Amino acid sequence: MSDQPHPNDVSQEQAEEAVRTLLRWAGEDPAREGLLDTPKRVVKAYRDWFSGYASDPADYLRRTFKEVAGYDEMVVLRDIEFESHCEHHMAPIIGRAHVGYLPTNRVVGISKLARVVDGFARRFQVQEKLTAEIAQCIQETLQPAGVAVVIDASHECMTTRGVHKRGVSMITSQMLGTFRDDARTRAEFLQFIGIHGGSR
Ligand SMILES: Nc1nc2c(ncn2[C@@H]2O[C@H](COP(=O)(O)OP(=O)(O)OP(=O)(O)O)[C@@H](O)[C@H]2O)c(=O)[nH]1
Ligand SMILES: [Zn+2]
Repeated sequence: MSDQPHPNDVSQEQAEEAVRTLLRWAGEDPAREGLLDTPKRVVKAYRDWFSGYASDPADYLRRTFKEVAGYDEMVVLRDIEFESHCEHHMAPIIGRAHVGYLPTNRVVGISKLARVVDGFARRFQVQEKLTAEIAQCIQETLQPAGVAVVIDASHECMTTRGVHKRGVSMITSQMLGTFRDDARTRAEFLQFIGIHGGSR
């Protein structure tokens, strides 16, 4: 499933020094007054953006509710906004995830699905891997009849640099179980999230 976080033996001071090195490389003087606190701020920001390595997203799904007797239809959480970073350029990936699952006898608190998205998004990612990791985590932990994940995101590595194409978004999907095997279930999910026949 997810990559195991690599043991972190880098100190705060070493991380700040790396930022000073980049500032020098860019032609700046890290001792300039306006930049004095920048390494500390950058490391703090990175702690936030890459906080996913400190969590196992499966843990968010351990608390489930059985008191939903009679409910055996699809649950969909759509438009879960997230921020991630691409592992090629460390540039932001900004987008929305849509997550659906077909509970068997247990449901999970809906905020936990959004926490799973963030747990994987706050790592260095490629969108295909992010999509698959979210789906597999839910499938393995909750063992529902199926899971569907669609992600619609824009990659700043291709909007603010490189090929410079603004307005382009990338759509990926991972369908497991009934969502993969049954076209009607998949179509219902896509209709719920507003993707049907190509228009939103
Ligand atoms: N499939 C996929 N590609 C991605 C993702 N994020 C970034 N990329 C692409 O990864 C590729 C890396 O290509 P390289 O040629 O090694 O890097 P580069 O020279 O910076 O490429 P350009 O972005 O074209 O300037 C680029 O085509 C990016 O658009 C992602 O989530 N999924
Ligand atoms: Zn990139």
